Amino acid sequence: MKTPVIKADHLDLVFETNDGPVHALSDVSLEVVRGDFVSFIGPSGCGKTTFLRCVAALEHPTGGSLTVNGMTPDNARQERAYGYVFQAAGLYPWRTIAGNIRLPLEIMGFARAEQAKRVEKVLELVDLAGFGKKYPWQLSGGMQQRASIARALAFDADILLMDEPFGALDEIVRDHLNEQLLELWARTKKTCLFVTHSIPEAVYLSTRIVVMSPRPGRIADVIESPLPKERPLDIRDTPEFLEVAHRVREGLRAGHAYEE
Ligand SMILES: Nc1ncnc2c1ncn2[C@@H]1O[C@H](COP(=O)(O)OP(=O)(O)OP(=O)(O)O)[C@@H](O)[C@H]1O
Repeated sequence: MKTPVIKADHLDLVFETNDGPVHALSDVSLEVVRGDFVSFIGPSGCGKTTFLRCVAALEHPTGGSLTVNGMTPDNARQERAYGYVFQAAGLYPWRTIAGNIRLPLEIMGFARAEQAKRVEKVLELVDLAGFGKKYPWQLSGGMQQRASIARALAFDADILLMDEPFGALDEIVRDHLNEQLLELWARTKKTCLFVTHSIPEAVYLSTRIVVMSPRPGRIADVIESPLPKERPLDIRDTPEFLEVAHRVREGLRAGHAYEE
């Protein structure tokens, strides 16, 4: 039995707002083991981002317990357990791509030579070797998002938290990045937590899919993917793939019915 990298036990999070309490997470229990690729899918407001932010110690649960690498999220954050990729690439326009990737390494006090080595390595990992000297505006949206993944990989954290990283990109680019992300995941063996609104994206990428539903934000279903690790894009036309997609859709529908 593998020890969990992330263990949420009856997690609750209530935001106190001017309009009253918002139950962003309710009774969320989940274990993620090393090397898992877990997607979180569900309608707006079901707590996907909030869960990721709890793992990253950017929010603090109001009930239940959460450990990351066996530690409190705050301690895991200090130990740099994770890299975080946001929906917008969030690159500084006045810094080159290499400069952007280097920034967290500078802040962490890595030696100059080590910074350069790591920047080169992660640029290669995301297929952007040779683009380090470019500025963000010289790259396409998809390339910028890859640069932002490279930045999250630069300090070699075991866990990659990704909050709808490809949500703003068109479908063709997204397909391509999905393929590349799977390759990257297979090569680096990171544990990935990935938020998406897209059923095909969740099914294509994941070893496990967590279907969530809102008000209060909770887990409606957890689906173990029966798909093989090797996944060419046309796997999306196979009966196995469509069956998983169907179950995700059912989970989403059940969550909505609960609301009424
Ligand atoms: N800082 C905050 N203060 C008050 N309410 C918040 C805060 N952050 C999130 N919420 C509320 O908590 C609930 C869950 O939000 P969250 O952003 O986690 O949902 P989500 O599933 O990621 O949604 P989306 O798909 O739109 O990104 C929502 O009702 C949201 O309005």
